[in-house]
Amino acid sequence: MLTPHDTPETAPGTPHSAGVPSDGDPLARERAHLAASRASLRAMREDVESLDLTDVTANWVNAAVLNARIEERIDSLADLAHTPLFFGRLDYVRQVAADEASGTAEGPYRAERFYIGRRHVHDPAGDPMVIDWRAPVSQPFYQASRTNPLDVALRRRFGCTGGDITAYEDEDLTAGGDGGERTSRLLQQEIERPRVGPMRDIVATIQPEQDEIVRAGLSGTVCVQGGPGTGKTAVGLHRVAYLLYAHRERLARTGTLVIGPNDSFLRYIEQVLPALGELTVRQATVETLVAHVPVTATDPAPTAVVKGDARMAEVLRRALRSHVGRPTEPLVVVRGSRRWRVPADEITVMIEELLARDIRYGAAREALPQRIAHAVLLRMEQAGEAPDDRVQNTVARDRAVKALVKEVWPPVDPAKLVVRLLGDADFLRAHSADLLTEEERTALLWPKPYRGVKSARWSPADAVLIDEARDLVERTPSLGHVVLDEAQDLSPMQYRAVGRRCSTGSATVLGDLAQGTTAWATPAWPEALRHLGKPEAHVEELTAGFRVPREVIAYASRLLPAIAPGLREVRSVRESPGSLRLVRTEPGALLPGLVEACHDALTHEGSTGLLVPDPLVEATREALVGAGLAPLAPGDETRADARLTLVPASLAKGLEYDYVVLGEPGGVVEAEPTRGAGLRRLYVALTRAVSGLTVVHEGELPRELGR
Ligand SMILES: Nc1ncnc2c1ncn2[C@@H]1O[C@H](COP(=O)(O)OP(=O)(O)OP(=O)(O)O)[C@@H](O)[C@H]1O
Repeated sequence: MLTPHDTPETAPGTPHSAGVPSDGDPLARERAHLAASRASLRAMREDVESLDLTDVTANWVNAAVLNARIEERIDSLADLAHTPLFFGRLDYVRQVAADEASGTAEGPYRAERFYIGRRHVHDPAGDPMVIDWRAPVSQPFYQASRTNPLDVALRRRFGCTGGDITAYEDEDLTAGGDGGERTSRLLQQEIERPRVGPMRDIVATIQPEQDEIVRAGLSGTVCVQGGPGTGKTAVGLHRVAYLLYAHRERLARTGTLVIGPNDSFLRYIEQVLPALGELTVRQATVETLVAHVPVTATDPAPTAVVKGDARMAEVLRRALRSHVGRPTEPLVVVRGSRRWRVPADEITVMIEELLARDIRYGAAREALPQRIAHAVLLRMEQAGEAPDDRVQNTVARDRAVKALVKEVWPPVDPAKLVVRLLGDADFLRAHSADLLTEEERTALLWPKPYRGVKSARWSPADAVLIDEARDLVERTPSLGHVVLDEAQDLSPMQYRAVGRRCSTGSATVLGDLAQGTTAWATPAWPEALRHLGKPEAHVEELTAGFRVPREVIAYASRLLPAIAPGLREVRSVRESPGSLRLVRTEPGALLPGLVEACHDALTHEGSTGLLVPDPLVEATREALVGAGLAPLAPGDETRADARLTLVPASLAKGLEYDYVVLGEPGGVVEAEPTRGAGLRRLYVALTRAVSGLTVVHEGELPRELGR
């Protein structure tokens, strides 16, 4: 029951132009509300700007803090010229007085009405003119349907051009019925708009199944399995914005973090949260989180698999605890003319107790001197002295006590521990005898041991081992909420590294098992969630695809039986017939074929991505430059005059382009160490296109794609 209305007249000066309400023209009334809302927002901003703090702050520190808050508030009240302040309206079934004057028992009434937008705006009297999309009152905008109208009589969606409202579309939810819901035309337009520039927010068109994930409570961890283009990244980012709204104070204290697969991806998504008014969310890759040493080496896949295996956590734990010794001599503490003895056995019991409590190595190391001092204190009391707490602290700092603790519970440098494990075969075997096979140990050991932390050539997986060792020594601080995107590519040890950064908070885990391209990719979500330390998390599935046209997703899905037999094909919401083209070139003519396909793609509006196997990137770049088509690099912002990006297949994950030219699919598969990983990489590459995909190949297509 959608009733679209385009702008009847938009020329300035006509009876229906913005700001000139006319009773018969609902669009003009909506524009008038927009103009009034803008004026109110300006007034809200001016109110804050005119605050005079001279009398209220006692000192300059307070004044500086308050001023910073005020600046923040002023920024958050900025009006964005290119987006209207609201994108939707809800008319509830319940009635309210039409206006103050006539709001008598008999007076005219109208449906209670809310405008939904990116931020809250109120009029000078404090009455809401626009409600934040995250407020509970806004939720029916995303959830109400004809089968379950949630007291909503009418849902209106606005179309806009620049900062102006140019169309609206109504849904009468009182009509009842058994569904029959159709995709909104404004949603279709939003999905089909050309993708120039970085990723944009989707607040105006969040779908019900997405909304449920966005608004899930802060206390639980949610895991979202969804095929390409189902909106996982979008949902994850909107969820952070929602959580910051609903739990601002708590999250401001504890912090939030979005983790993505690489820097180009982070650059692609970095503007979504600021556009939603959220400027404080940190973004990082797992590599930057664990960057305790410079990474200059790469491991062969079998080695990286063992280093990323969760058993390594136990190997590290044992190796660390092996540093704890037992005293062989009694401890003697001299105070004044008296000597106090604590027998070795008694100290051994204290050490065993601390080990059994399983507290951090560093914390236990700090607790031991206090325990020893307590034992000395007891002896003093038995001898008739009356020592107080200060005496206990002094004894704990006594030279003899310190020396003993250093010997039996020595400080351990986490990176040195890893140097020893990877360089000393006997040490490694001693702590992994029943955990790893001989073959796995051989894979772990450096061919030639390094002498120290500085001289070692560290790999990404080594940095994760060091991170684990650091956490065994000292607890890693936890954030309030972490969003983990493209999670399927993480090793168990990487999940643990992320998990300790949200150990007392929660996480949103986003991924697609069919897009796992690492040799250690996640086989199943429950296992991954266990490594993350959140075994109780719910796994939700997103099935509607908003990016890839039907024909293209059907072609890519031919790979599913080989790469993820349990997963369903994405249900594309977009028809776009004629969106897939396969072109086989003459032998030796791949590069000219790619250039020609790019020229074709660029005749369309929007961005073009040329995806090629990594080994072909340089030759392809030369061919493009030679043809006058100098390309951008992945993550660079596309502009109207630079719309072609050359993307190595290994960096395509998470990105999208209006038109994609994919070169040599067989080469994409072969560039990976295993066929499984290669086919999944190809699946990623085949699912980046919004409007059209041209596959150009010189060699055979992988047999899994069929004929
Ligand atoms: N409800 C929606 N309304 C409009 N556009 C949407 C909606 N949901 C997703 N999209 C758009 O669909 C595209 C794909 O979304 P997104 O990148 O979040 O998908 P994804 O599941 O993370 O994909 P991938 O698995 O390939 O990384 C984006 O352009 C996004 O803005």
